[in-house]
Amino acid sequence: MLKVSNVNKTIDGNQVLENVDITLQPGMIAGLVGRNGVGKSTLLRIIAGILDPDEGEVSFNEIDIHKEPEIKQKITYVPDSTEILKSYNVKEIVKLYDAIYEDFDVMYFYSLMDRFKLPKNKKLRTYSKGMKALFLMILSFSTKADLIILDEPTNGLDPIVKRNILQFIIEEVSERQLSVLISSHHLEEVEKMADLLVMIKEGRIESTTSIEEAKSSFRKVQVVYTHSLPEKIAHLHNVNILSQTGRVYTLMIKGNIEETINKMQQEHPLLLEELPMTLEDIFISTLGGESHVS
Ligand SMILES: Nc1ncnc2c1ncn2[C@@H]1O[C@H](COP(=O)(O)OP(=O)(O)OP(=O)(O)O)[C@@H](O)[C@H]1O
Repeated sequence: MLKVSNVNKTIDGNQVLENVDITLQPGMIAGLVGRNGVGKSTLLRIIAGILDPDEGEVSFNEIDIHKEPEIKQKITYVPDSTEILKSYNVKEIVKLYDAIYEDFDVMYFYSLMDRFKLPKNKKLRTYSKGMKALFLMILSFSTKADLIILDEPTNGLDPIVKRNILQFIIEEVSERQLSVLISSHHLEEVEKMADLLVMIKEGRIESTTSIEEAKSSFRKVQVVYTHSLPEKIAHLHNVNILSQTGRVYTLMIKGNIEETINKMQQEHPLLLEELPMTLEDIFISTLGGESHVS
């Protein structure tokens, strides 16, 4: 189990992370989402043991990863860039990983290279972006680590490579109860694969819930009134405007859903209907900030 407790980090006088707590059980995939620059990569690097926290602790299977670095054998981190490996060929990289990770499974690695049809006798710099991303994924899962940390694993990939990578991650997690922590701006992917949704806002954890829980605490509705949105509705603190076209408002309601819908009904709308909701709606409503009604 991964446990991040009260982690704080300041970089160049800027507090990047504040009192961060996350718990991730084996067999679970957590999606870490948040706007650009809120501290996701910094947090992942701290969890991977590349950066030290100023305060707080990261433990895996109850071992503090910054005090007992041997536990890092059980953790792999896939950065969002392959820069450092680019002048090596596949064999050299495998040799390096095999030397670092006790449980690195060379046979498994090559079986995955075959499965995903990646050329084995080339330098990484000759790979396309998609091939590099797949390669890193294969490399990290071949370490047989119990915690895999992926920073933007599908950035810039075509939909087929993307689907292959996601399918592969889900298979691995279901086969051997490992934990995966993924940072992603691709919310539809997070929605499809993550058990746990961790939203981060300005360096603080805004919420940690299952996707279902997150969805059940919101309702997306479209309303039309004779004139503009009535003040009584516009001033509700749990209502955000997602969009407005003329008199047609698309709203997100957070909490007190039935009570809020009753209030909307009391203002005699010409139309009030529920709309299907995506994680993107929740993201914009929770982390967007600009369009609060009041
Ligand atoms: N090495 C560094 N030196 C100075 N500032 C840094 C460094 N690393 C991160 N920061 C700052 O910390 C903050 C968080 O950066 P981080 O890369 O963790 O955010 P992020 O959520 O991963 O962003 P994105 O979604 O854009 O990748 C930013 O303000 C960034 O400028």
